[in-house]
Amino acid sequence: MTDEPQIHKGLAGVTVDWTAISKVKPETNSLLYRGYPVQELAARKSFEEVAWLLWHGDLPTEEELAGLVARERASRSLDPEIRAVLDLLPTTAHPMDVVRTAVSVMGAIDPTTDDSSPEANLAKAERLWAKLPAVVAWDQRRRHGLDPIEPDPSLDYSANFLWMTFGEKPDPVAVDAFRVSMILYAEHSFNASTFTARVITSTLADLYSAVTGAIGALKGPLHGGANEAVLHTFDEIGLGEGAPERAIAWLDTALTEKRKIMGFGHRVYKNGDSRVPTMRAALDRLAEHYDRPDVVELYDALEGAMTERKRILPNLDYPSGPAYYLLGFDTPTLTPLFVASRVTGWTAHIREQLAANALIRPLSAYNGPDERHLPDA
Ligand SMILES: CC(=O)SCCNC(=O)CCNC(=O)[C@H](O)C(C)(C)COP(=O)(O)OP(=O)(O)OC[C@H]1O[C@@H](n2cnc3c(N)ncnc32)[C@H](O)[C@@H]1OP(=O)(O)O
Ligand SMILES: O=C([O-])CC(=O)C(=O)O
Repeated sequence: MTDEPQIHKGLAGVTVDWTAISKVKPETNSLLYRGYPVQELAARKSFEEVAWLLWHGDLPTEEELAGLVARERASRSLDPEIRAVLDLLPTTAHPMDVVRTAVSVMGAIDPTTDDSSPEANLAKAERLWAKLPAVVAWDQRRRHGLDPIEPDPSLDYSANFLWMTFGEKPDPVAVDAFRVSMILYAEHSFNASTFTARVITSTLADLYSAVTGAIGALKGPLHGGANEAVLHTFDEIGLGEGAPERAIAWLDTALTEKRKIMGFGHRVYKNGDSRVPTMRAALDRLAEHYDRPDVVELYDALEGAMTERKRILPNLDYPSGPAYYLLGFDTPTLTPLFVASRVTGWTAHIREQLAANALIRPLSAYNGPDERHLPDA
């Protein structure tokens, strides 16, 4: 008699390792980055300060922040090699494939790629974080037949991201909502993409390989791809007059067809995602600013019906999707925006994994055919 192995499908409920980077607390619907509630950071800190916090464990001093900001502003432009490779990609390529390719190219051209010392990896993390906005912004522009826009060193990370995408002086309400979204998306313990990055790192592969893999994991609609999918839902329902009624009818059909409703549900939070109220408030500010009450009406109708029918609550992708839509991003750009933020958390985890590494290699239980043999030749 053999012992029946215990299977943990999807690793649900399994604690894999320690982390000091963030704590997800489903019991109180809260989330701490290095001990700080994410809502406090979103209310009072820049994304630059939060990036430093995630990498270093503490908020930067004025001098440290000035150094980071100067390095970020100096590294923003697209390298010619990346530009040349991206020029080869069709404009029909999904932006997540474009961003994944760009990171891969960055790894291929960096002479320090295989230097995984803490200092080299920190420098790579900073550079990747500084360079991704130009890739994401330009990819949206090139899909509309527009030229890239040079970064503006007088603007902070968030304002410059909007500037490089839209080529207009960014509006403070838009910049602030974008900053909030970047902070909320930055880190979330052992989610699928971060875990992917840690698995790759655990083999002692380089940081770019780990981030490239993480981007692949984030693309799926059960993870980061859900913010794009929320906009597809909004498109199917149709914004404008009568949207709330259409949303309820749409949901009933979708549930009858056993479809997953994107932007709802979470592996860890079962009573609501800690980040949703903060992002929802940012969405409200945008809807008011752009005079688009219809967006919030559809949002509320679908959320209300989903809660009533299934008791399944929204996750961060639900408010961030329509917020990005109101900011002017086109739908396929939404998950790359998540990449631009989460690269901070991923790279913090890569450095943490390396500091106390163990190869990640779980066991499997075999349920294939019994041992058998090739017929005699
Ligand atoms: C930033 C982020 O990455 S947050 C996650 C973004 N992803 C999404 O929004 C995709 C939609 N949501 C989902 O698919 C899921 O809720 C997940 C993948 C996020 C979490 O899944 P799990 O923890 O594995 O829960 P699981 O899929 O087992 O769901 C439990 C039950 O709730 C149902 N359920 C969960 N989420 C949803 C949903 N969004 N729509 C419809 N039903 C759902 C499941 O069908 C399942 O029902 P059953 O027990 O009758 O089979
Ligand atoms: O934690 C998760 O499983 C998914 C998530 O919310 C995130 O990565 O932000």
